[in-house]
Amino acid sequence: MFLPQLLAKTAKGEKLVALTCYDASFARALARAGVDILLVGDSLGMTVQGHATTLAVSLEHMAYHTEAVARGVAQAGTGAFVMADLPFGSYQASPAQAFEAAARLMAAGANMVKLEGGAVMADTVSFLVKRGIPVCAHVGLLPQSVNLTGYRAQARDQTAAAQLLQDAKALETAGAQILLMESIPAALAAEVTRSLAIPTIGIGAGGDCSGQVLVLHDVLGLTEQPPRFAKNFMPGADGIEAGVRAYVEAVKAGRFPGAEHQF
Ligand SMILES: Nc1nc(=O)c2c([nH]1)NC[C@@H]1CN(c3ccc(C(=O)N[C@@H](CCC(=O)O)C(=O)O)cc3)CN21
Ligand SMILES: CC(C)C(=O)C(=O)O
Ligand SMILES: [Mg+2]
Repeated sequence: MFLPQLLAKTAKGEKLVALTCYDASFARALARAGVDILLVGDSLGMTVQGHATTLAVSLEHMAYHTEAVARGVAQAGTGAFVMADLPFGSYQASPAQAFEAAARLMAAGANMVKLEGGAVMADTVSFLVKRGIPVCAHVGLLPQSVNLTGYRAQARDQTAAAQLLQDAKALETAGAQILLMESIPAALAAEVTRSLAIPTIGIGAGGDCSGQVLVLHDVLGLTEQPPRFAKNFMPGADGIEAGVRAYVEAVKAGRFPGAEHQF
């Protein structure tokens, strides 16, 4: 699916549902369950590779999983949007470095790339978008900066909240077509969503974003110590596709996230 089709859904007021996905079999199941965006997340470093962080994931790893997911989506025949994370070290050095890495993921079958960072990444976002690559910018908790911040909720004081709002506006101005916000107060995510024209996708950012994303393994109940904002949708579901469909329906109906999943 191309970006205009995806944006048409949110323009109609429909909540966007995203879920991470790392292989062809799950891509088929998720596409059939009605997930709008399959995120080939660098969280695969944790969920698939078993690392404690996402930092060791390489561009070649990301390309390999993106190719598999793109094949699965094609097999499903239902049309889903494939977003792929630019991994740590593949884009921060310069816009030119980011373009080379992003082009590799687009050739692998991604429809959009995602990168972590605020206003500091605005020049890179603009460089990519002007050259034909849609960009989702990721703010708030940045897992690739875990050595600086730990896995803690972000923007919890007024100064940091004002900075995040400025970052969001700078990224939109630079041409980012989607903003992803991770682990920030729900009220701040709501304010950012109201302040931007582009859709927002939240994880641990409350229910007033334009859409939601979770990590597949958390939804399937496979994570030993899942983040507080995650939810296992398998209890009561008759199999994996049904569990994923329960997540899709809960987001579309505004039933997920609940108060217990936000800051
Ligand atoms: N399975 C999984 N789920 C995720 O949501 C996820 C990943 N992996 N890997 C990439 C990033 C890393 N993320 C994380 C990882 C851990 C916490 C976590 O343990 N949070 C604690 C609070 C920690 C603290 O405040 O010190 C929590 O209880 O939510 C949060 C987000 C989100 N992403
Ligand atoms: C947690 C989500 C947003 C992500 O970036 C990933 O799965 O890598
Ligand atoms: Mg990621």
